[in-house]
Amino acid sequence: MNSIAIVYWNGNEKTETIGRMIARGAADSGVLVTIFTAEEFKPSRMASFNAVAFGCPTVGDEESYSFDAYLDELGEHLHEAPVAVFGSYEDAGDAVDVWEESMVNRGVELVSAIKLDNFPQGAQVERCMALGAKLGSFAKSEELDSYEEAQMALA
Ligand SMILES: Cc1cc2nc3c(=O)[nH]c(=O)nc-3n(C[C@H](O)[C@H](O)[C@H](O)COP(=O)(O)O)c2cc1C
Repeated sequence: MNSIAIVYWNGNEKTETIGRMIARGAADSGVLVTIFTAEEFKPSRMASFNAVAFGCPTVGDEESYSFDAYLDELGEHLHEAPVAVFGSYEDAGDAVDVWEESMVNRGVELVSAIKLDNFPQGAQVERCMALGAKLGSFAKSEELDSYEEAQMALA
């Protein structure tokens, strides 16, 4: 079964909630979903998933820096699966913008990005679930070859 990972920085649960909505949309589209905190998601895990969504709240510049360091740690593993980024914010929500830019600069296959200024409600829930479904469809389609290649590389 195709599987995706949702990886998030633990804050005050809004980003986690967005991640769980994305997870629900992906699961409804028929893929297996596993949810991790960033601490739990080690770089080598990228090869085990057909797509990955990374989430982080905007909490000033510090978070952007740690995100870049995290991407450095993931290194070439970032190219093993298409990714999406998400996060909660209050003012400008820079973290998701910075992540999006970093992913693009690193040549990562970025499927989608979503930033919300509160817990997902109403149409926002639909948007999160739609992102999950989109990620699920990527996971189920052309990425199967690179997933298999990644598994072979690990063997
Ligand atoms: C220390 C701190 C710094 C923050 N800095 C920003 C900021 O620079 N820009 C912004 O849009 N929101 C900022 N916020 C607001 C958070 O992004 C917002 O509360 C978000 O919903 C938190 O998500 P979470 O529940 O996943 O932690 C900050 C919050 C904290 C606690």
